[in-house]
Amino acid sequence: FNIKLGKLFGQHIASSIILKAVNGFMKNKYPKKPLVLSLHGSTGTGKNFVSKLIAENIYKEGMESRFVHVFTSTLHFPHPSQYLTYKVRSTEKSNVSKCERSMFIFDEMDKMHPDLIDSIKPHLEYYDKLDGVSYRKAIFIFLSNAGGDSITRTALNFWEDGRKREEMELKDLETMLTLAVFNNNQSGFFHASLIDKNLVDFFVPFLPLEYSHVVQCALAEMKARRRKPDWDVAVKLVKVVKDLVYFPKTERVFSVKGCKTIVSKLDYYT
Ligand SMILES: Nc1ncnc2c1ncn2[C@@H]1O[C@H](COP(=O)(O)OP(=O)(O)OP(=O)(O)O)[C@@H](O)[C@H]1O
Repeated sequence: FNIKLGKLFGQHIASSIILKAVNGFMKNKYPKKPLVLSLHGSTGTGKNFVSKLIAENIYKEGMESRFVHVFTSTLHFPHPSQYLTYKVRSTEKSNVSKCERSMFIFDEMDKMHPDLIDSIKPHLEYYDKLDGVSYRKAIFIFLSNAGGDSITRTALNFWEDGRKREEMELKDLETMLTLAVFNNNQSGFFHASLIDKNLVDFFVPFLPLEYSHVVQCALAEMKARRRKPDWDVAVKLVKVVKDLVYFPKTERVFSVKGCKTIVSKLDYYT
């Protein structure tokens, strides 16, 4: 098993952590606990996208596989209740007993209710079996914007100091990221003591995307639509990418919404 993340642009730190973590985990026949990745970063930087890539690497049907489960805080759990907690458990259980290599993606983790996170917690620990089901080979992915601002600030500082983006290392972001996640009192994530108990294996930072990455995203999208990049399309594409909002205002280095709006804008222009 060798995971490929070639389609993920501009995320050298996230790519290298995820490659090592997932490859190592998939090669291990007897993992002691599930793999738990917590992905952080501002909007449109590739957190959902990389989850999809991981799923495509593991399952033939990718995100459509019945072993991939996506939970969105607002969609699945608008109100905390015992019933919902029970439901998550039963869905997890029935699916994991069929395939040990299941994948659970929790979107907007920072908006999840603490009770709910508490109910996931036992699944992440070192139990051999919980209710007769082993979760040790499952992969849990948490997505959130928590810490996104601090990641952006670090990237901006790097740029202001004239340093290359690629020189940025995990250690440049780690402390800031943990602090931001810990100090975010509003996020259920913080209350859930997932962090105190070291249940999360990797905190993965997603950097703000630059102009050149948005161009890459636009080209990838055109390719996916099997559009030949003719002159007309190229001119429009440059306009669409240029028209996005960037910061700092004058230098226009980072795209405010990453690659998020580029896809819908292409619909409109091309
Ligand atoms: N780093 C990237 N490399 C390649 N494509 C990207 C990248 N980031 C975003 N995209 C493209 O933009 C779309 C939106 O990004 P995605 O949904 O992954 O953002 P996100 O980080 O999960 O944002 P949010 O926090 O708002 O959920 C993706 O489907 C993908 O097409």
